[in-house]
Parts: sequence; C-alpha cells; structure tokens
Amino acid sequence: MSKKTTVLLLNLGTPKSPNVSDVRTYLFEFLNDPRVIDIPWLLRKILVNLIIVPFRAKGSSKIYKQVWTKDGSPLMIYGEKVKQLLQKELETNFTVELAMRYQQPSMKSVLDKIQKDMPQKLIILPMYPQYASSSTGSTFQKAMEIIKTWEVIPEVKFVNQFFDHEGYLDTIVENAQKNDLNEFDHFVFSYHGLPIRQINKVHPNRNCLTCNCHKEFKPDTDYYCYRSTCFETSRLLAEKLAIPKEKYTVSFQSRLDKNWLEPFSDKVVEEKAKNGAKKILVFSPAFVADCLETTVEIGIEYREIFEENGGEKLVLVESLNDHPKWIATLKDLVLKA
Ligand SMILES: C=CC1=C(C)c2cc3[nH]c(cc4nc(cc5[nH]c(cc1n2)c(C)c5CCC(=O)O)C(CCC(=O)O)=C4C)c(C)c3C=C
Ligand SMILES: [Fe+2]
Ligand SMILES: [Fe+2]
Repeated sequence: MSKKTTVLLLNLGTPKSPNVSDVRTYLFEFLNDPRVIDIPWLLRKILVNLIIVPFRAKGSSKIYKQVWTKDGSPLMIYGEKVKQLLQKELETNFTVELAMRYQQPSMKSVLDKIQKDMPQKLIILPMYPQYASSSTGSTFQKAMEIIKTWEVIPEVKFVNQFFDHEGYLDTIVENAQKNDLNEFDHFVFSYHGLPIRQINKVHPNRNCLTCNCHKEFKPDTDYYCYRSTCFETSRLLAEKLAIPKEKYTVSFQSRLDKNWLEPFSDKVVEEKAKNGAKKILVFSPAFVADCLETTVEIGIEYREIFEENGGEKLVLVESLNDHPKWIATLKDLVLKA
C-alpha cells in the first residue's frame, strides 16, 4: 500500500505587492532571520531595522515594480504553476502544497493545513539547487520549529539540494541551447552571493577562499559548501554544453556589502566588455524561477553595464520556470525521497 504523502514545495517568498510598505514588511521579516543576517541579536536589530530596511525599501520597491506582472510576482506565479503541474504528474496518494519561507502563503498556515490532513509522510522540498544555511537551512529550521509541536509527527524527508541532478542540469542546457552557442565570446554562471563568513562556517577548519574546494568538488568534505557546489554546477553545465574552461566565469551577484563571495557578477560583466567581449550568455543556476535577481539584476542592470562598456549583446538563459523537464525533475526528487 502506498503511503499518503504530502510534498511541500518551498521558495524564498516575495512581497505582497511592490509598494514600499509591503516591500518593507517583507525585507523586515527576511533580514531579521538569524540565518540570513548571522550576527549577534542586538547588532542585527540595529543594522536591519535602523539601517538596511529603511534605506533599502524604497529602492527595492522600484525594482519590484519592474518585475511585477498583472498576475503578481513571477516567483509566486511559477511557484503556483509548478505546484499544479507536479500534482498532475504524481499518483493520487500525493498532495502537493506550496509555501514561502517569508510572507505568504506562510509556512505556518500551509503546515497547519497539512497537519489537519494527517499525511503518513511529508517531503519538504525547498527549490534551491545548492544548499545554503540562509536559504535551505533556514527553511528546514522553520519547518522543524512548527512540526516539533505536532502530536503526530509523520515520517519527514528533507531534500537538501539537487545541483547535480541530471534533470535540473538538462533543463538549463535545453534553455541555453535555444541560442546559438557559437555566437558568444564568453559565458557567465552567476549565482546569488553570500557573506564569506557564512561559507566558512560550513568547513570551520579551513578557509574556503584559500582552499581548493572550488577547483575540485569533494563530496566528503564540501557537499554543503555553497561556493563549492556553485563551481561544481558550472563545471557540470559547461561539460554538457562543451564550453571550454577558459570561456566561462563563475561569479556571484546581489551582494549587500564587500565581504561577499567574489568575483562579483557586475564586475565580471564590466571587465569582459572592457576586454573586448561583444556577446555574452549569462546563466543563473541558483534561481529556479524568474525573479528580481534574474529579470532585473541580470536582464536589465548587467545588460546596461555590458553595453555601456563596449559590449553589444547580453543574453540571459531563462529560468527553469514551468519547463516540463523541471517538473519531471521534481517528480523524480519526490519519488526518490
Ligand atoms: C539562491 C538562493 C538564495 C540565497 C542563498 C539567498 C541569500 C541571501 N539573500 C539576501 C538578501 C536579499 N535577497 C533578495 C532577493 C532574493 N533572494 C533570493 C534567493 C536567495 N537569497 C531570491 C530568489 C530573491 C528574489 C525574490 C523575488 O521576489 O523576486 C533581497 C530582496 C531584493 C533586494 O532588495 O535586493 C534581499 C535583500 C541575503 C542577505 C542572503 C544571505 C545572507
Ligand atoms: Fe537573496
Ligand atoms: Fe568551501
């Protein structure tokens, strides 16, 4: 007999609307997460509530207005689509739910609903291909805080990451191949950045920036090192697309300050243009759906930087969104869990 199973898909979350007050509420919840701004409590309260949020809300709201569609935020729209498509793909003993780590639909409200439905098994699947404490780790912590209070705790499975899943990689490859790859002078794999101190917490006995975990992926020691898995994801994609080593760069975007992972994507794009690259293709493998960081940051801001510095064409590989191969990948991850 197959078990009654609930699949909980998760993503970061997005403001209720792009208006300044909703963006402020979203940033306030997001950045007060101790796994996101991982500094002592009092310092975080001062930094986030008196400096970052007040200074950032207006600018972020402007950017959210650029990404917003008549149906809302793309991250939410694709989340809902993926939930429905995955539900269709799975047997009737599976129920698929969607929640967001911050804002709505909240993890508490969706997990309350799941608790009432009493599944025998719960699969928690944050849609982040590479593990990071601030994304996947935070989502699991929140889920555990809620589930630990339940009278009946069902069998719970966590899907920690899937950067090396063939289906995930092949979906990106297929999207990239919608372009003529011979046309490009250079390829950039741009990942969401992280503070360096967070990366170093993963392997506290050595410095990630001076060790070789980006050159060679060693699962025994580096399985949860975000920097290492980002480089490994890029190597796997480059191999599938036959892109030679010297033709691609791995970089990190969306930094909040200078102590984040380097090289910074905006600087790479600028430098490539200054060094004569005319056409570049940018991948965003850390994001499974179109969002502010892809559509606006890469698609608009980096394109401008590239063109201002002598480049002609920056093309962004579209996100996995509702691609049938991505839905098949999620199905496989669920069935394997
Ligand atoms: C890939 C997964 C993500 C990790 C890891 C991550 C870490 C992280 N992010 C911030 C700060 C911000 N991120 C913002 C937006 C944003 N971040 C992710 C994903 C990861 N973040 C996504 C998918 C999005 C877009 C959401 C959308 O609705 O489109 C923002 C808000 C936008 C802005 O003001 O720039 C902030 C702020 C930190 C500090 C961090 C880890 C330390
Ligand atoms: Fe982020
Ligand atoms: Fe590392």
